[in-house]
Amino acid sequence: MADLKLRHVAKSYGDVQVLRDIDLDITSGEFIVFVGPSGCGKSTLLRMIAGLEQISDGELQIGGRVMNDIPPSQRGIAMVFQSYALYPHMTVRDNMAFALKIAGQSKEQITAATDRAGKMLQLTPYLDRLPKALSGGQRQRVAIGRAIVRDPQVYLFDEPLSNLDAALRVATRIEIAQLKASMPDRTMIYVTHDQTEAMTLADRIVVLAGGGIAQIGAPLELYERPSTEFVAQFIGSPAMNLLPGRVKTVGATTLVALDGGLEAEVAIPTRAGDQDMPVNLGVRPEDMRVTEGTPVFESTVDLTEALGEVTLLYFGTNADTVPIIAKLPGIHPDLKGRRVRLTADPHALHLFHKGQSLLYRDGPPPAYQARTAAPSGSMGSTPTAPDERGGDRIEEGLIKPVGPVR
Ligand SMILES: Nc1ncnc2c1ncn2[C@@H]1O[C@H](COP(=O)(O)OP(=O)(O)OP(=O)(O)O)[C@@H](O)[C@H]1O
Repeated sequence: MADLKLRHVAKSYGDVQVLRDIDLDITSGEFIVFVGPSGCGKSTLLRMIAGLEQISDGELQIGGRVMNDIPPSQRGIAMVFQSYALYPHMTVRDNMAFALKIAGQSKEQITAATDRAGKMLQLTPYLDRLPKALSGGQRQRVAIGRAIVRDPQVYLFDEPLSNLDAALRVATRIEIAQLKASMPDRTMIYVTHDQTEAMTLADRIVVLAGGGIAQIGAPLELYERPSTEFVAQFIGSPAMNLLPGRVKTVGATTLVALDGGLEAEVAIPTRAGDQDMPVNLGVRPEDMRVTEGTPVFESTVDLTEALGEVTLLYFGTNADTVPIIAKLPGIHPDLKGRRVRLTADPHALHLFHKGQSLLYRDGPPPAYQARTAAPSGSMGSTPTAPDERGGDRIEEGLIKPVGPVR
């Protein structure tokens, strides 16, 4: 079994606390991705799981066994680093075989294991080559092969693709996904800065920030139901726009009076006590569309960026505040300098207690479900499904921050 439990895990370097109170349950066979801003402790957490860093406080269990003081070699894990760290004077096969030789395995066992790994990673034609005669992507595959030959229960990846160019990154990412599919009972934990890797590889993403876990969830759950403004702006690119305003009308849907005079109808229920509450309306650039009707945002386009399939429109680039960005399908260079009116489906809008947390009320289902169920522009029926994961965050009748990002 390769399930992991982290209980109140903390890490300090001297007086500096890098991670605190990390509680995390990882099920056997899960693909977990750690993301978060630079320096938030992603690699440190991974290295503590690997046994390369001492755990300052709390407990780590792997397969039901406390691992805090167990050396890395006895944890049933293998780690793949950003730098492939291959031995330059050894062939691909010898690089992969090295740990098995040290472990005293027989020649037959080693040949079988390296043949198998070579086949899984399409390295068979290169087994007798030296690393210098391989591409970056092939070298990283050898590094992964070195992990595979040991047949660990848990694979740890620390930004394995960040040294590769864009095309190789995509190809190797797909190989890692296929590798995982071929080993459904093996657990993988993966650190990355790359949103696409996180969104496509993960069963669940763990967002780390400020020394703790900001949110854990399936990729689309984080995208559709971020629990704080931080997560809302961290997941998704370009980041979610936040438009300040106040709750104007409460009810099954909420009317928000935005600063500057516009209004937005949001498919999130509010109660009498929420009246006049300061809020931020969250709207993703890709959810905005040009309208002739009532806009939630209206301004002059400062800049356009045509990316081929989409055009990014920038507003307020000269202001002190963060620019507002809209992402429209197609090519629209003609919009530069024009005043445009933008709206968004009420089900696609997010509402945050100003500063931090999402206003969930009676636990609307993920917005993507509501959006696919409701015709565009229609408010549909008010969703009432219970929120399984964030249930403890729902405060009946009150708009309450869920607390600071831990
Ligand atoms: N050996 C060390 N001594 C002191 N501080 C350290 C040590 N190793 C890491 N840190 C600090 O711990 C914090 C977390 O580092 P870590 O490398 O885990 O972050 P990260 O999220 O992986 O960052 P990045 O995304 O930039 O790789 C950083 O502030 C770093 O400076």
